[in-house]
Amino acid sequence: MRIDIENLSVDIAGARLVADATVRVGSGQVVGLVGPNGSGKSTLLRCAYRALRPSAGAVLLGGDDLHAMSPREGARRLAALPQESSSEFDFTVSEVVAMGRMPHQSATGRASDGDARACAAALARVSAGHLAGRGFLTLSGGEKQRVLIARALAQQPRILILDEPTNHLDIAQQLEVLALLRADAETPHHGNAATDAAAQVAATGATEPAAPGATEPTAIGATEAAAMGATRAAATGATKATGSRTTEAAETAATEAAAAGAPAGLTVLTALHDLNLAALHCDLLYVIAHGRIAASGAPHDVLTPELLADIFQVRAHRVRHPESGALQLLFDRLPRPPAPRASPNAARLASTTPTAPAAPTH
Ligand SMILES: Nc1ncnc2c1ncn2[C@@H]1O[C@H](COP(=O)(O)OP(=O)(O)OP(=O)(O)O)[C@@H](O)[C@H]1O
Repeated sequence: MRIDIENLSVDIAGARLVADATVRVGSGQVVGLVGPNGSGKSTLLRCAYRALRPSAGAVLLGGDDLHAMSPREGARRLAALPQESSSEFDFTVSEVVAMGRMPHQSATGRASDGDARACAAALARVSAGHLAGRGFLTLSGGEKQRVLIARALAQQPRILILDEPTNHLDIAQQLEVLALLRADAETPHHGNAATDAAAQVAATGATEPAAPGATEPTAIGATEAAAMGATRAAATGATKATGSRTTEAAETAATEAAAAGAPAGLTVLTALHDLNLAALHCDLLYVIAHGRIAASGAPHDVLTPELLADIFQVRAHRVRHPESGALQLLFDRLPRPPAPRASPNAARLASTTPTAPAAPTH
């Protein structure tokens, strides 16, 4: 199922944090959102998983407006891993992962054997099965992150949005998690019994109250959206250029699979700080700077030395991985431009400007 973020703007406290951003992710694509600190990645993603209502624009899941559909319906299609999780409750790991099944359960919230199997499988996929009985609060940062990824996987979403999924993970775990997302994107979705049963459950609309301000109700029993959809998608995966640096060369295998009638896999939109991981694992990248999409396209086309100097203020060298040939980047600090020299007038003024009297010393 594709997700289209169309002309999205976010205004908070009189400041425009995201401006007219369009991000399109085709079914079964892995798309990265990259940008400097404070550029608007999390704000954009929070709108995409319904933690924040945009000031303008729309988020479409399979063509349907996320912010117009019931929270339960949205939660069946899309799951999210926020950057900061509010799941700091004193639950066991099993209970945290089981929260991911809530959108598929009846109003009584009774877990089925299928739910238990989905949770166990999700924990196993992030190598965290041994943590099942542990208290969530006793885990290390990396262990918590893996458990929260397991919770998102247990939801068996069609679309997964992740805000810095590699936070706290060591390099091996980072590679594991991104490979896992890639594998799910390439695995056709066929639904399952739990999904089909859940689709029969009447939408009870059990939501959390919206926080004052911009926050909307998200999913059932958790502040982050949990999601699932039951329909197969066959989408175009089209991604439009947004500037001179952009390309449409990355109309990917998902497009061909869709055209061939094959059901697409998981659709992934993820913020990533590590540009090498982004280059290795993403079909497409969107670059955001000052709340605006500055470039988009295939990693090789987007991650140019010029863009990296302009947007990230680093000097980048592009090299090839000696075995795989994949694009990798080596970085140096870009020398800061010299501070502007004070004019002679300013110096003269400074020398004649009376200074404050010195504080008395005792
Ligand atoms: N609720 C808010 N009120 C005021 N300013 C906000 C709010 N939320 C975010 N901002 C500001 O909006 C800008 C974008 O924040 P955002 O968290 O989206 O950036 P980011 O690209 O995810 O950054 P990072 O890479 O550091 O996580 C920042 O300057 C941030 O301080």
